[in-house]
This record gives sequence, C-alpha cells and structure tokens, in this order.
Amino acid sequence: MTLITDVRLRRILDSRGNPTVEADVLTESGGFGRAAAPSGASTGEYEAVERPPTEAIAAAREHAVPRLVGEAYAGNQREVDAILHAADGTDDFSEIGANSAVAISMAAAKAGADVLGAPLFQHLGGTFRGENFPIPLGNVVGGGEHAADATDIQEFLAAPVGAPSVEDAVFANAAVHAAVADLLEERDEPAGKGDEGAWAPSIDDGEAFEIVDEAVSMVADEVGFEIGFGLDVAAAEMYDADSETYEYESAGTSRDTDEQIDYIADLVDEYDLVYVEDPLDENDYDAFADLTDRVGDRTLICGDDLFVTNTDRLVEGIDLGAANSILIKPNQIGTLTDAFDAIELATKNGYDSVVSHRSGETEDTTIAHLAVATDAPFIKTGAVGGERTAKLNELVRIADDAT
Ligand SMILES: O=C(O)[C@@H](CO)OP(=O)(O)O
Ligand SMILES: [Mg+2]
Repeated sequence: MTLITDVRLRRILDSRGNPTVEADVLTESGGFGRAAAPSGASTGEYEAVERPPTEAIAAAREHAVPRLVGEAYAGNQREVDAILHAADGTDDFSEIGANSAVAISMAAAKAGADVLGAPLFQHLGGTFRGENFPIPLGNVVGGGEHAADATDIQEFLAAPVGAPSVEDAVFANAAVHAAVADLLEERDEPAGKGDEGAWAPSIDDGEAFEIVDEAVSMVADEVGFEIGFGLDVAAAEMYDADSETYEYESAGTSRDTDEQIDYIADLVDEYDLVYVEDPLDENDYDAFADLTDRVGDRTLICGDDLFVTNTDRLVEGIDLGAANSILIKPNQIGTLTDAFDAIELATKNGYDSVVSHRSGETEDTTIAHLAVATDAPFIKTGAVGGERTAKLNELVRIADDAT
C-alpha cells in the first residue's frame, strides 16, 4: 500500500526568501506527503552538506528518485532513509544534498502516515505517544548570525518550565516576546526582528539579560507558573581559533576558554539559566566537559554545533561527559532515521533531546511531530512568526486532538 509511485522535487521559498527544497511523495494507494528542508545560518562545521537547491534537486532526481519509485515503501522509514544514504554514496550527503535528503525523508514519513490514517507523530512514535509534550524554548531577543548590530549571544530563549500545558507554554512565550517589546520601548531602544522573529535591538548582552530577566518574571507573575530562560550562545561563531579566544564584538570583550567557562558558569548562577546551548567551540569537547561538570547538575548544557545530530559525535560527548543534552535538527544529519537514532542514544545515556527549527524555515511542521513521537522534553522553534507558529500551533493541535 505504501509503495512509492512518485517523488517530486521543487524549489520553494524559505522564511529568509532563499530557495529551499520541497518534496512530494506519492504512494500506490493514494498516500501523499509533502515536506520542505530548513536551512541554517550559524551552521556547524560537521553538519551534513546542504547543496544549492537546483543542484540538490538535479542530483536527487538522478540518484535517489529512481531507487525509490516502484522500489521502496513510504511506511518503512528505515528502508527509505537507507536508500537515500546508498543513493548518495557519501558520508555527509554531499552528492544529493542533505536538503534533498531530509525533504524526501520527511515527505515519505508523511505519506506513510497518510496511508495509515494516523497522525505523523503516531506513525513515527507509536500509538501510545501523544501523552507528553515538549517544553517550547522561544527566542525573544537575539543577534549573532541571525541579526546585524544586535547582541553577541545569538539567542535569549524563554523557557516556560512550569506551564501546565503546551498551549499555556506557547502563549507564555509569546507574552514574554511582547513584554520584551514593552521594556525595549520604555528604554527607548528601537528593535527590528532577527531571522527567527526574536527582537534584535542594538544593545549589549548585559542589557539583554536585564530585559529578558524582567520580562520573564513579569509574565510568570501574570500566568502563575514558573518561566525561566536560557541561551544559545552559538560560541563557535565567536571563537577565533588563532588566538584561541571568544570574541564578543559588540561588547569589545575577548575571553579565553577558562574565562568563557567562568563567564557562563556565573551567568547560570546569576540568572538561574535553565538552558545553555553551545557555550563553547564545536571542537572543544574538553571545555564542554569542564563546564558540564561545574553546572550540569542545575542546568542543561546542550550541544548543537558540537554534536550536529550525529551519533558518532554524541558517543564522543557521552564518553567525555561533554554536555548533558543534544539539539536535534534533522537537516544537520539528513534523515529522520538518523535523527531518531540520535534521540534514542541520547535518551539511553541520560541526555535530554531538544528538537529544533533552523533560522531559515518553512511552514513545515514535521519537527512538532518528531518531538511528540520521541517524547523529547524540549522543542526550540521560536515564539512568533508564521514559520515558527506553524510548529507551535501544530503542537497545540496535537495536544487538543489527543485529549
Ligand atoms: O543555532 C541554532 O540553534 C539554529 C536555530 O536556532 O540557528 P541556525 O539554523 O542558523 O543554525
Ligand atoms: Mg544553536
């Protein structure tokens, strides 16, 4: 029934106005799945390779589509993804592009779910999923590679850890986003938005900490549950390998690795940070391990560029005690199977998974289903903006349907 009869690939727009790959997968019994690849700006050095969409589409049409059509079953995700790997023939999807691979992988999953008549999260995670929902981390202030002339730290993320439901959590993050706007206005700090919808004022990180801390407390008082906040430092973007220092350009500050570890550990304690992503360079497992040793009992230290959703890199991290959570981005590794395997390995080893969007996104909602399917404790997918709310609203719908 789920035999694939057609795979169509096209270029569509992403949220930055750049082209990206969209895939349609059709099956023998009329099943249909459509999915699109997201795209990063602060990409990790070890990510699977995203090719220019036109090239990725041509290569996938030549190498992957003929191996799938009439040959593979959309309901068998591991088979589809193994064929994508075999068709590509490299270990980083540099032939067909991770963008073509992930679009086809996710579209096949949706086609499989369509034939089953089951929601995607159930097709992926089993019939008993849908009881637990991830806490959404929503960025409310940001800079780094996502906005010019803004904070050095890439993302300040509201984390509604005490929310009684995913719906309450999603609305709380939007309220923090609005509260930040009010506080910026009071301080006469005009702000546009960065790539992920967070406010991107020309302020330094210190001021951003004050504002986000205040906004989070204000909204927590209003809603009556605990809201913390966290960071994506995206430190690989500020690390200078020659001088071995972290360069905070807008602040005009430079820190060596020990100073960076001290700085982050102090921030964790001063602001009760619940989450810190990529506080150190993507090649420095030892520094991650030191920091995790110091503060890992009271906050999540998450590896994004460090792990790139790659089980080999995660194994190394587990061995060394580097980080205690992993960011999961299917396009970093190229298939849903690989993303699932990373989550399973993480869970088995006590690492929390944070399923994540990219800065360049589409209306695709697959990651909302992936998070519910895998019982991931967190999802990071913005707070506002259509391509972000697409995922957040899908979570609300899944919760609504499940009750
Ligand atoms: O660094 C990150 O975690 C992501 C998403 O927030 O950004 P990008 O997609 O640009 O890598
Ligand atoms: Mg990151």
